[in-house]
Amino acid sequence: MSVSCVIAIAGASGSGKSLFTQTLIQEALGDGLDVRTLCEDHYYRDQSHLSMAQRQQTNYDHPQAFEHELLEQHLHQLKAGESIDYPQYCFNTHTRKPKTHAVEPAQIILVEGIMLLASPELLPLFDIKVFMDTPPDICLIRRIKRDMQERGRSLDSITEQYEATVKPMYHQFVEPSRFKADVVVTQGGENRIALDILKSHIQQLLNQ
Ligand SMILES: Nc1ncnc2c1ncn2[C@@H]1O[C@H](COP(=O)(O)OP(=O)(O)O)[C@@H](O)[C@H]1O
Ligand SMILES: Nc1ccn([C@@H]2O[C@H](COP(=O)(O)O)[C@@H](O)[C@H]2O)c(=O)n1
Repeated sequence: MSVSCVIAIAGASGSGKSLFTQTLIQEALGDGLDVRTLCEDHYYRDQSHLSMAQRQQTNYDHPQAFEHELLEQHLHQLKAGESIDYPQYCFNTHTRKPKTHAVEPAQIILVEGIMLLASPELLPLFDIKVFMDTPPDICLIRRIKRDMQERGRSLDSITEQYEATVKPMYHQFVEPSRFKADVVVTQGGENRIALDILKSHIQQLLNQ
């Protein structure tokens, strides 16, 4: 099956991209649609050649931290009806895992990530561009909880990284990219009206 619709869900770390994407997937699957998801995080460049101290000093909030050329190639492949070898990333070690996952083409591909709309080479590949507009203090609170529970981080390391890179890069790259979006979603991952508007537009694109 060839892809008919590629949707980008962008926004700050902790803005609710993953929750919004998961909700959209569940509802699209419930409607009988064929959906796959890609996470930009899995395209972080491998850091296995660096020491752990160097990995911890890396700026992960700059577009160059991602192998966007591989994501671009994968989106072209999926659009052409070819399957891809989807990389897998480990936040605890800051490295790519040795194994990839096969991802088959589908009617709908949802891609979520912080820099998707800040990367001009990716923009033409998206049929719908969404930006999650969540206040920075809420994003930070969510990130602290998630990074301590799921990404093996200490409170000190989270706050240091936030001051050093996450906050300045958000203002330099992420926040200005909201103006590239077709749809700006406030109130986070559970915005019912935004979900319904997107589902309706996806149906229109698939029926064209
Ligand atoms: N509307 C919400 N209300 C409460 N918690 C939320 C909401 N949206 C997301 N979260 C939680 O905040 C954390 C970060 O959300 P997530 O969707 O992973 O953000 P992102 O993918 O943008 O980094 C997760 O633990 C998630 O469950
Ligand atoms: N090794 C890494 C790689 C990335 N990060 C942080 O992840 C954030 C993006 O992921 P979200 O799921 O939160 O959107 C980004 O802000 C990076 O700072 C990291 O801490 N370590």
